[in-house]
Amino acid sequence: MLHEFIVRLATESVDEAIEKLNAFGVYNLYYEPPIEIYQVENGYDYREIEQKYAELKIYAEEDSLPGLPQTYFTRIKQALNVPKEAIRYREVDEQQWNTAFEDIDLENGWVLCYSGSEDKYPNKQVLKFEPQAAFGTGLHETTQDCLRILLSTDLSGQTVLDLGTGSGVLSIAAGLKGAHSLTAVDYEPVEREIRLNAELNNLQQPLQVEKADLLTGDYRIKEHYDLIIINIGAEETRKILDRHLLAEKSSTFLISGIVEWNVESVVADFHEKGFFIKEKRQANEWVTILFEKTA
Ligand SMILES: C[S@@+](CC[C@H](N)C(=O)[O-])C[C@H]1O[C@@H](n2cnc3c(N)ncnc32)[C@H](O)[C@@H]1O
Repeated sequence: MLHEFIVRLATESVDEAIEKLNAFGVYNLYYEPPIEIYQVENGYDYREIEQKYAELKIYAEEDSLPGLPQTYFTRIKQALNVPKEAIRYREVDEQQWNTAFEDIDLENGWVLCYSGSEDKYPNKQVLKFEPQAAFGTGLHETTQDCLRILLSTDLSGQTVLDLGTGSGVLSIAAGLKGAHSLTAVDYEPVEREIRLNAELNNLQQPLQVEKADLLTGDYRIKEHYDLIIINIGAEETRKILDRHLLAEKSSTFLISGIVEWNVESVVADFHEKGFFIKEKRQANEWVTILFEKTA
């Protein structure tokens, strides 16, 4: 059984609310902005629907804390400074809730396992994962195709930079493939989620999580990495590459979040910078490409 709390907030205050709740020891947070699909020239794209209010969902497992649900009521009230009436509460059947996430066989010898039942896969390797609030639960095509490529690549001893890390699932995959160190960057407050899943997978290598906007402000990527991952989108990728002079900072890029009608321009950009396509995957309209620098 799970305890579910729902708080209605002004949409622009969701990020701040997540940070405050984390500071009060309230973690399992879910916020899914509604999206609308719209037609573009050669297919479909999507955008978040602008809404004044958002519903932030918070879950606590039975027996995870003494005194539930009252303990969480108090923490949520204090963290967000809202009256008790602003918090909706109900008990949820864990089995039913879990069915939103079914384990995914990535068909490369790896399973993305939400169920905690890795014993079901004696002949596979398992990336254990507890979805939280950040993008990167594993349900999106781009995450899955990045995982297919990463988990089929030996990254022993490599330094990996994961831009737009979200849940950190790609960094964790890189860690499981032997990366020497991991740096994960996002402008959302994702560190706690990433560390939770890194621990679940018993990752031992250094993992640095940085909260920064890659497109505005003073943050700059200075070091060189063996592999840079960007799953954000075509336009953002181009801007991030230029702003941080990334083509000089790695000879391998895993790029995703590219819708098929933008692929040509992204590939042209990488060609111009001296990269060729090592591997390309597509799921629905989403394209994922591994680029390597020409020798
Ligand atoms: C499509 S999700 C990818 C998440 C995860 N890497 C995966 O592959 O599933 C893109 C992520 O990039 C982050 N992001 C988007 N624009 C950003 C920016 N300008 N600076 C930092 N992070 C950004 C978002 O918060 C989101 O977590």
